[in-house]
Amino acid sequence: MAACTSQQALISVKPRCASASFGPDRRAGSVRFVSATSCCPGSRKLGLVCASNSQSSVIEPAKLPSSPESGSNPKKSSEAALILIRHGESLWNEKNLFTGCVDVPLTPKGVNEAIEAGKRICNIPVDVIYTSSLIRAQMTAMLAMMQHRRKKVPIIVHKESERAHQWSQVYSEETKKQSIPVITAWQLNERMYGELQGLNKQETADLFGKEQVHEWRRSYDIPPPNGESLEMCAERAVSYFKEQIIPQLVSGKHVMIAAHGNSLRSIIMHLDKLTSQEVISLELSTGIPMLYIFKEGKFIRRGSPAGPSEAGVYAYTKVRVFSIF
Ligand SMILES: O=C(O)[C@H](O)COP(=O)(O)O
Repeated sequence: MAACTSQQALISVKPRCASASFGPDRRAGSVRFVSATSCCPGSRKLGLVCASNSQSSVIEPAKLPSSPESGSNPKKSSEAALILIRHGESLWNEKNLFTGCVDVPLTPKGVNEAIEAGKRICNIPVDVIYTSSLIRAQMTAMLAMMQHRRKKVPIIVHKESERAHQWSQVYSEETKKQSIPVITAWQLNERMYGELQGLNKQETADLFGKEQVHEWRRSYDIPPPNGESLEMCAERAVSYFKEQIIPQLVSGKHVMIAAHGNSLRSIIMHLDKLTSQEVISLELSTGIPMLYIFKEGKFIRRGSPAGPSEAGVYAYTKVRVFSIF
């Protein structure tokens, strides 16, 4: 995908399918996100499948600020963008190891996925970024933002101590306007995988059985040995989302969250009102952004900007996947 250069973005949706992916349609200096794939026949080969409760309303365009200055304040718009990105491939994804809260970095492929994710969202405004406390999510957020057309500088907010807070102050309002705060929160960390952390997924399936391992990985309320179930992960991730992130959206700020397969599954479960049965088949690929529009207190799922073109790549699918990968 080409680098981001457009001056304006319009976010639109085709009435037939709110879960479609959107590809940029550049014309006359603007970018319109139009459906590149849909949940209609033919989309399954791309791994995108609509949730039963997907919405299909046409919404008004969300315009980017026309100048850097005007983009520095919270928008008065009645709608705000929410971008969710699972981190790019990590070194332990590559080795097929259970990772959980072990803090491993991205692979070169993961770095590239983060850059590609950034290109997909380069025209969507971002006022504040949330990431987990884990480096793979933080790398993904930073690399993605390097692609953004506004070229603002993402800056990690340090509040772990009074000194850290004080020593990281910025004393120029102009420089602050050209910055995006990056808030790190352990609550957005990957689900703690307990005694599975560091084990090979295939070997664990061979040892305990494929069904058992699938239950540990995808069931809602069954935790892996001494680890967190998705329900336990949701208790902290969704609470944080409600308490810290929704108020930002309500105030008109556009938010990006770079996090993890399971912390994002729990948030998507909340946003899309999935049942504990439905969430079993919810899978997220690494490095594929998902866009929601927050409008009048509701979240409208817009799919993945500039949809994936390779089979087996998905931002969101409800196809049940049994294979260990
Ligand atoms: O923690 C891990 O191992 C992965 O990031 C997510 O693993 P899962 O697909 O087994 O939930």
